[in-house]
Amino acid sequence: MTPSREPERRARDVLDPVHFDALAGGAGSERTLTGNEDAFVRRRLRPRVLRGPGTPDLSTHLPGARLAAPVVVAPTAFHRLAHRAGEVATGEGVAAAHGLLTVSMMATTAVEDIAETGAALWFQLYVQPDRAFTADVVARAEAAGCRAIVLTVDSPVRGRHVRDERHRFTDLPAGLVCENMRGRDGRLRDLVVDPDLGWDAVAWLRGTTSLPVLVKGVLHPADARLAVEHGVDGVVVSNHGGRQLDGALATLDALPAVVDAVAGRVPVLLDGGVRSGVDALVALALGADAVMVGRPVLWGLALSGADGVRAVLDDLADALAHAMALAGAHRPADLTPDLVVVP
Ligand SMILES: Cc1cc2nc3c(=O)[nH]c(=O)nc-3n(C[C@H](O)[C@H](O)[C@H](O)COP(=O)(O)O)c2cc1C
Ligand SMILES: O=C(O)C(=O)c1ccccc1
Repeated sequence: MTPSREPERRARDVLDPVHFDALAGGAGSERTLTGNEDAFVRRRLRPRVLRGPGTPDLSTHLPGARLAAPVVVAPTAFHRLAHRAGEVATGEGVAAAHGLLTVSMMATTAVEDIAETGAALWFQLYVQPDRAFTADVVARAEAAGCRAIVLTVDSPVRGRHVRDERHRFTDLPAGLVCENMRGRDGRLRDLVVDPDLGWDAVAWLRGTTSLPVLVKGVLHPADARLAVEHGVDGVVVSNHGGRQLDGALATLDALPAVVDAVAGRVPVLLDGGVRSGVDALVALALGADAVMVGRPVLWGLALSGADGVRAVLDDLADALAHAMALAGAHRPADLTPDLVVVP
């Protein structure tokens, strides 16, 4: 049983092959990319029975957001490579699903224009060596109504995306730019991934904004502990969808130790390889408070724009509720690690 490759295959049929690979690909041998999905496939459920009446209630509280289901759209760059309407269509789909969209700093649409869709938003940030510019970007996100900053911490250098190297894909097509990289002067900045970044960047960010701050890209429990000690409001267990350190362990395999280290002090989210309601259930049972989904949303966007995004999110929430009912769980809190086994 492998996850359905159908949405990805259909997206491949409609997208320019170079752009498809820019979205689908991972770093190096792509063993971490595939490993994320494989980790879910290895798990089996041990459901409870005769747990009484009641349809599942999936409502979940996260920093700045009350959600009907514990599913968040992960920050992904370049939505206009997937669909001409780009992040505006994504926002419309997320709004229709009453979901939560994490806007990428490398979005091909300005955060202000995405906010117009009415979708609940978080904003993903790469702290730049130019701290004044970084503070301006954060202020823009805050003014646009974003409810939290998601600080990506797994990218001291860029991952080596082999498919992009093969295609010599280095620049966005003419007409597409990263609109959130404009400074006050209107000039576009190049992204700098900063190998000098340390935990003081979290303290700096907390001094710059009153918004909640989550760190995204934690795999080691010692880093999870440090994150909580530095006052973050949430931790996202992520290996960047296998696009940074090739060979990094699957996020699902990293999750339990991080959950132990955080010990309930802040919410823990997980992304990477979540493709079904059952996958979401497994992550919640192993201690995640919510999951993030990246590529499936891009495939929905590529195939049907806003309607496709809405369908991906609605189907995932419905499938999670259905799987919970079959497993004898009424609320996410009923999902405990004993429900999951590796046979
Ligand atoms: C095309 C693409 C672009 C991405 N861009 C970003 C980004 O700008 N910032 C970031 O923090 N993560 C980025 N990510 C990583 C995602 O946030 C997320 O960690 C990953 O996609 C989750 O795995 P999944 O695609 O298997 O669901 C990107 C991922 C993809 C596939
Ligand atoms: O491709 C990515 O995963 C990503 O995070 C990114 C980083 C810089 C520019 C574009 C995308």
